[in-house]
Amino acid sequence: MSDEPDPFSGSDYGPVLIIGAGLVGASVGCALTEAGIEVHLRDQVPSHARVAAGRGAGSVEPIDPEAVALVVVAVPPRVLAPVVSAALDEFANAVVTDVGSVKGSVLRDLAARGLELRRYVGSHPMAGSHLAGPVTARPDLFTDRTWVIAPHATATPGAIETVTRLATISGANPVVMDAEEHDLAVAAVSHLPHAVSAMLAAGLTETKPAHLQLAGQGVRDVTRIAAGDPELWDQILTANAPAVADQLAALSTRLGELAERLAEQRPVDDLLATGVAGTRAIPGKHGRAQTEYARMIIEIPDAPGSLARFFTDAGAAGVNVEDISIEHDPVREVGWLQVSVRPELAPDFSAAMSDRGWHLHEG
Ligand SMILES: NC(=O)c1ccc[n+]([C@@H]2O[C@H](COP(=O)([O-])OP(=O)(O)OC[C@H]3O[C@@H](n4cnc5c(N)ncnc54)[C@H](O)[C@@H]3O)[C@@H](O)[C@H]2O)c1
Ligand SMILES: O=C(O)C(=O)C[C@]1(C(=O)O)C=C[C@@H](O)C=C1
Repeated sequence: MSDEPDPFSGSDYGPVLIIGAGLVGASVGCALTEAGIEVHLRDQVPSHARVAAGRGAGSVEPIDPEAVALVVVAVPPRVLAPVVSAALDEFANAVVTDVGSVKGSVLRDLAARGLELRRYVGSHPMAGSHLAGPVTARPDLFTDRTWVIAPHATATPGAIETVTRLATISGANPVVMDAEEHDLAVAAVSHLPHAVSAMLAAGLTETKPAHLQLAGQGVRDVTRIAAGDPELWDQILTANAPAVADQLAALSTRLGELAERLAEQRPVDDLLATGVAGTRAIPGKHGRAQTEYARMIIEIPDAPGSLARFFTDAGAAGVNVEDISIEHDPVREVGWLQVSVRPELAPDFSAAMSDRGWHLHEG
């Protein structure tokens, strides 16, 4: 190994070994394979690696350890440090990254092992899902998403460049942030939302079935992420416990104020307006300021091919659908599709779709 791993470029990138072929690992594999890069897969559950390979994430054929240029460790948080440590040892010519959701705890654990960490650079793609395992992998999971690169003082520029290229080749936008800052940031924008969604959804287990029958899109929107794997999220939240606890304490103060005012029948519009300001503070796609989209509702027959036909017609109308959600009608055999488009395109879109037999209502 030379002092500094070469930054790989273009078709010279790789071969890459992915350890942990679940949702994130297999999605990285699919994105790199689509980009023409040689990818190998390893998982402590061999069938996960085989399923990932079947989904186009790479090969399960063993690879000469000397030849591996980059190792991507995508295992649960609690085993990240030992697996990174073993990878640095086994793959002497490779840069090693991990994609774990918490960065400080891994770095501290690696440092405590007394390892030489020039070839290690932690990272974190800000994209995922409440689903787990290789069957849920997608090559476009990281497209236009943020991917945090968290270098530490002794990482070489070449190693940082290699991990940055991993993000860009996967379609993501790399953002450099040190591990401590990253952990404070994700406590606010990822870990608190998960904790709140989970605790809110927990309350639904005590809600009467007759009341649950009324559940609409609102409660589904705020509880989707609560369906995430409790074991994985236990590991994420406990690895970032102090920062998450601070966020929960601040939220609890805001909730206390809301409850107190309602108990006294006092107005709460100013508190709710702060919430609106919060939603607007979230950057839009590509990190730009969020665009206010026009939302439209369309009735979709609950029949095979209906959605595909809608999107084919939308494509023919030349309009990019920026966001979608679907709700099933609890009574009729139809679905309600909500699509968001740029507001200036909405009237022409509505007319073009109407010509094709779709009736769009403002939503
Ligand atoms: N799920 C998300 O939304 C998301 C997003 C970004 C980052 N992450 C991070 O990515 C990592 C993986 O999460 P995931 O959602 O892909 O989980 P997952 O459960 O889908 O996949 C984890 C895989 O690691 C394997 N594994 C476990 N221990 C191993 C070991 N010692 N050696 C080899 N393989 C091992 C498991 O068999 C499984 O296939 C976690 O550290 C998580 O914090 C998750
Ligand atoms: O979209 C989701 O389901 C996610 O929860 C993804 C999400 C996030 O909070 O944004 C969750 C955890 C990861 O560490 C990164 C991304």
